[in-house]
Amino acid sequence: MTWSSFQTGPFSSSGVLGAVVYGPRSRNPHLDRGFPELTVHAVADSADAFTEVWHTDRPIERGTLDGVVHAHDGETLFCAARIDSSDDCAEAVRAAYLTALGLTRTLDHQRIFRMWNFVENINGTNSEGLEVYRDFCRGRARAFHEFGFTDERLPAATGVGALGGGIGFCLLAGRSAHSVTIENSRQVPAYRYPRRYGPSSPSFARATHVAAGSGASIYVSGTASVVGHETLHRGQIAEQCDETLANLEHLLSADNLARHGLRPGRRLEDLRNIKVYVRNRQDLPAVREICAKAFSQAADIAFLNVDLCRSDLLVEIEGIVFPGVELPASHRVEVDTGVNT
Ligand SMILES: C=C(O[C@@H]1C=C(C(=O)O)C=C[C@H]1O)C(=O)O
Repeated sequence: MTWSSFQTGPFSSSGVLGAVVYGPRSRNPHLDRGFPELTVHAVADSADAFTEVWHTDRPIERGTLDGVVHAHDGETLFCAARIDSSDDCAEAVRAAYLTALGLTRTLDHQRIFRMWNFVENINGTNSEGLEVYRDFCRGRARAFHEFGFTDERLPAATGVGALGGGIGFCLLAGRSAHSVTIENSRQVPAYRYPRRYGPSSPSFARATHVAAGSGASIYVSGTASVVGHETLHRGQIAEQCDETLANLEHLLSADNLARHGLRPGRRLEDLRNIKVYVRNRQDLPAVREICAKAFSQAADIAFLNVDLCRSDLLVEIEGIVFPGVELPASHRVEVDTGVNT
């Protein structure tokens, strides 16, 4: 079983499958502390830095291939890579993704269920005048396509800005655990966004449901104020927060999960290890207040002031439902193995 925690101070390296440091500068991925570590330039001030640590209770094997650091425990694989800043990133993204995808095959952990991408200058333009995020999407889509991924197999993901350091990305993949990709019936699947959002649609699912022991984890992608495929509430932070929460609530609802043969429904209060990405620093207090009301007090919530994949998006939220989150009696429906037989 794999789980994560947010750490703001030193932590033991024992049982660590991988770590992502949200720090004041970026660093090439490395194994210096005995586990794969990706350092993303995501905070301006080192006082705001934190690390998301992925833990396992099983023995771990670690390595590096072409700059991609990795570790697996025979059940879950963590990989991380960084691409240097450049005017045109599509080809470098394609190549780095192909290396990482190749590793999932070589190491026989091919069920990629979660990815994170941190893109410097995400709303800037490349040498052809194409937005950097759209250029990134082009390279990523090519890699998935060349690797034979169908849209329905795409992982849950986050694609947000970074303050520097090119593009950092990491993934989690399972060896044998049953996983199901989840879409949100309030939203058009991102891989079917119309062409006006870029030459290649973003390659991700809204969430993935991964069987784990006697329960299941739900990995929820970065979610924003997008309904259908349109951004709603331009320039209005409170409204974008509320729409984002409505999207998350619906994604996890019994009704939406049942469309994928999954049960029971979950609630916002079940989300843990929440990350909230906020474009404008001055919006942070309002967003913090809304999130404190919406989520459980038992959830760690990290706030990052970074740009987002569309210049009209002001806020984006992701989280994880881990197995064993205590559900109220009305939601406790038998044991949910996540396997829909
Ligand atoms: C917010 C959206 O997309 C963002 C971009 C993603 C990506 O490109 O991997 C994944 C989720 C979000 O971080 C959206 O399209 O609704």
